[in-house]
Amino acid sequence: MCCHGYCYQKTADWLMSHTKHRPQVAIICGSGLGMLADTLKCQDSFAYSDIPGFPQSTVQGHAGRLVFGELKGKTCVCMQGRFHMYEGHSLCKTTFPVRVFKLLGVETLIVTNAAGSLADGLHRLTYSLLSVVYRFGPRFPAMSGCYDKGLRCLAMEIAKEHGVASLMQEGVYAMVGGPNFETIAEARLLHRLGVDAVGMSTAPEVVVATHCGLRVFGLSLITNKVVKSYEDKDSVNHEGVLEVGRLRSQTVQQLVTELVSRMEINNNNNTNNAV
Ligand SMILES: O=P(O)(O)O[C@@H]1C[C@H](O)[C@@H](CO)O1
Ligand code: HPA
Repeated sequence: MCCHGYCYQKTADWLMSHTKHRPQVAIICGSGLGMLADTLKCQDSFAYSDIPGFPQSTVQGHAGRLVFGELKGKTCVCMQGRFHMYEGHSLCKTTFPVRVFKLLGVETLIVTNAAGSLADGLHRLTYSLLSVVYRFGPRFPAMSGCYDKGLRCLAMEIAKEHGVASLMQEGVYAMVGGPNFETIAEARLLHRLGVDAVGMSTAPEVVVATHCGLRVFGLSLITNKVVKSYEDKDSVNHEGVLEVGRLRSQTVQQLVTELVSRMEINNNNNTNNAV
């Protein structure tokens, strides 16, 4: 199965011949959250530019490395940098790694992102829990339960234990095309539609992961308030988003590490055996 001439299986085979790790969990690190990957033990890491078929990351704050290693006894693969459609990648390139992960035997995908807050109660520095190919899954996949309930409950439990429950909220994340931040009219529209947090990624990866049967957990770090009033002189920029990512990376790291440590894994190693 291929995407614009790049074959998922070729990339998966290359990776399996360059690392002994067989990951159960994949983690996609959002803007400013790549430090998560640095905590993996016994690392093997590869620049995206060295991996056959892998797209390239062009955004500041996305290092462009795939890191394999152990996290609390579970084998993980971390993307230090993701692909956004606004970088000019097609949908299928944006989500290319997710299908490669499936072929590597991954069962669970954790997606993180930086997002702006539209909900009046969601303040800066809070976290929001988010809630075509036959070989990989059905032609018309259902998305109604795409964020795993068990993992959402576990994450909430962990937040309580760490004393950060008040910072953790469930909400609706919407992806916009970017790379521009929203106009006030757009922000008001999204808010009226019931959106709590807005970003420029994640939705394609989650759709593809759900399509190929991965269990998905999503975490948005709220890095800024989205301006909804013409009187409000605040404005958002990417440097500010990265700065909040750096400030909160420790807490995000702790939450994700604990989640990985406590999640159950089925160990249906389906390496090379996607259905
Ligand atoms: O990769 P994520 O979704 O975390 O990145 C967000 C959206 C834009 O790429 C960027 C804006 O600052 O951060
Ligand atoms: N809008 C869209 N994407 C974002 C934002 C935002 O306010 N903050 C971080 N990524």
